[in-house]
Amino acid sequence: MSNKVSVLVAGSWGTALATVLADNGHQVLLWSRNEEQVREINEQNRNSRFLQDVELSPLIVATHSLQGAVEGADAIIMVVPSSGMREVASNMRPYLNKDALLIHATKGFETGSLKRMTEVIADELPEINPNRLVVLSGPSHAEEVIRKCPTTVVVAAQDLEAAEAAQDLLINAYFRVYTNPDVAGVEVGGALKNIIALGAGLTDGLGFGDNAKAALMTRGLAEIARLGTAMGANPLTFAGLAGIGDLIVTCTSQHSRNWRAGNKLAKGIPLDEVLQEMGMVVEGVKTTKAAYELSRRYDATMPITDELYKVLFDGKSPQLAAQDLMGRVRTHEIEEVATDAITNVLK
Ligand SMILES: NC(=O)C1=CN([C@@H]2O[C@H](COP(=O)(O)OP(=O)(O)OC[C@H]3O[C@@H](n4cnc5c(N)ncnc54)[C@H](O)[C@@H]3O)[C@@H](O)[C@H]2O)C=CC1
Ligand SMILES: O=C(CO)COP(=O)(O)O
Repeated sequence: MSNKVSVLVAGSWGTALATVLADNGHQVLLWSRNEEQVREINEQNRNSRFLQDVELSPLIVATHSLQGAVEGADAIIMVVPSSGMREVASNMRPYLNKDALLIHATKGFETGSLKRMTEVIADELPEINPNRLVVLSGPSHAEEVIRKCPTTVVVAAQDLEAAEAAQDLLINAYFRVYTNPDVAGVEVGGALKNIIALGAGLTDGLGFGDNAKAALMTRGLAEIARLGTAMGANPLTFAGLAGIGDLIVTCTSQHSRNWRAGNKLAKGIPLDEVLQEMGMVVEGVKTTKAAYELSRRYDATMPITDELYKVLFDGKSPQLAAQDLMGRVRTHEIEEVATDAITNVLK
């Protein structure tokens, strides 16, 4: 069991995960670069910008010092948005204990390099043992975890021991943690479902109906699995918590920032205004761009992603995007590549 446990940073998800750790009896250091937020957490046990009306455990102590949070920590959970992951990983390098268990819970790719988050972390922290790197993902809105609603997640690592150490740290009566060896699959599933959630918000906002949303989710999962498999993931991971599980919650929950952003876009609000109004990270926007580029790199057909890219960045109307998706060349539902991969896994 780890002694010093830290969470970077104090956004919605970082604060919820710190609460899970505190409920498991850990004293948690929660890092934020915002001094006012640090003061509010320490003096009032609140993080009102991200989680209103929630009283935090006194076991959570906020700090403004990255050195203080990282130095001597046995376990660190990184929950910085994907756009800040490289910077934070690089800044923590001088202080990091190279044997620390490093768990990240971020859902996205790095813009430009198109790298997964474990790849970005490994780039910036070459001294750490890659076996100690874990990704946490799955259907888990902060707003429900903080209220101790029953939640299931998955932790993936190359090394089962590291995944089990993360499982030990976080599992409790309301937060059930599964392990999986498929790091790429868990990261890709967690990132790509946000694209489909943006589309679901648009679909709902435009009144396209339940059939359309079911179609979007199902065919969305097909293209997530297509790109994920091409990137080396186990296709069965997409039938699990980091695939269909997270897709369901993000496309149907009122808590989803991606769904809400899509819903606002349907009202005709321009993308930059939508992002400003949200005030929290909407990973699906950058992920749509990254997946659009990855689909070309891996020669994976992703028609929904392509259309959403055109809606977000080329000014295409969502109505025309839906029309073009419906009018695509007729095709089979299940592709040979997917059935071959699943047959091989089941052998
Ligand atoms: N909110 C949720 O329910 C869940 C979120 N996630 C993922 O967790 C990640 C973080 O999301 P949230 O906590 O929801 O975001 P948030 O928008 O609630 O908070 C993000 C925090 O990160 C800080 N930040 C941004 N860039 C930074 C940098 N370079 N250095 C230091 N601090 C920085 C911001 O100031 C803010 O305090 C995302 O990848 C998201 O997809 C995953 C599961 C659930
Ligand atoms: O990943 C999430 C739930 O599992 C959070 O999704 P949003 O970022 O859309 O709120």
